[in-house]
Amino acid sequence: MAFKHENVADLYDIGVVLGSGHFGQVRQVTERSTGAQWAGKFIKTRKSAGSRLGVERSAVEREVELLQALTHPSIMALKDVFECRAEMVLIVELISGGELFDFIAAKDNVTESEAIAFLKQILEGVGFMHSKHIAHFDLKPENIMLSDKDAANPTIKLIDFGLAHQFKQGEEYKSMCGTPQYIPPEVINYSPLSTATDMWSIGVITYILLSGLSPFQDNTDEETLRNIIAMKFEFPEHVFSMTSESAKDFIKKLLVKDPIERMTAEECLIHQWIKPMTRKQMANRNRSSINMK
Ligand SMILES: Nc1cc2c(nn1)-c1ccccc1CC2
Repeated sequence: MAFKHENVADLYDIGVVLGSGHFGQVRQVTERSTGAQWAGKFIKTRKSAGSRLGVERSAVEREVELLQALTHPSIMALKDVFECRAEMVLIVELISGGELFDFIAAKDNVTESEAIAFLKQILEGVGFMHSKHIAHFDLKPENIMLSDKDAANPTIKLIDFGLAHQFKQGEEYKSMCGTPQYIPPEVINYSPLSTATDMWSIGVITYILLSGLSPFQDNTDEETLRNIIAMKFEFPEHVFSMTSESAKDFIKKLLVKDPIERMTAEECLIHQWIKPMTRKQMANRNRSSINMK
């Protein structure tokens, strides 16, 4: 997609701020010609290579290139891209339900069936991304948004592909980016990364969804990283006593040190905790529980 050099304010009315991050701001925008509502991600690019402010232009180009390759209901859609002096604007689909992070915070934690409904969508989006050899590399509740938090079954959208990477055949890729409490041991050890890196993050996200606690987080980033390397996590009774064994089994099969041993997104979608039970299985399960009474 070519970066248009028109002034985005000539084509869109710029509205309220929806979110902000290291890159700049995201604002609600209205397309003048159609009245359609979008979100505009206003990114300040670096004036000079050495400057600490702003984002590398190449990083924005990579995010645009990857978003263009990813058309999926669980991934934020890209519509248009503008560039004007030291600012780039990504016009993306409007996601107004806020972050999954805030949704969990507001409810302390969610029920297993709510968590499964969210995770199925996340896993379908991540599975699609991984099928194109693209890893997100910054999966965390802040980068998972809800399209409409008041909907009965909120739709999730994966956002912020600023750290994402598309693997070439047989390529080795290393990076020290990410957010401490969600990164796997291989990132800390500076070992080659893969799509399995995202699966560890999904294990951490699942743990947080079900408990409101973060499995490895400690008082400082150093201690958090030490806990990850030591694989030091448990399921405290006072929070996990009501959590099903299959939910804990799901998490344990993702928080695995060796990336190759970790479940893939496809394997997660058929794991007993996530896989929808057939009506017959449900009937059998209900029958057996009635017989037990
Ligand atoms: N890093 C971020 C952060 C955000 C967004 N994108 N990238 C976003 C995208 C569409 C609608 C609303 C937002 C706000 C948060």
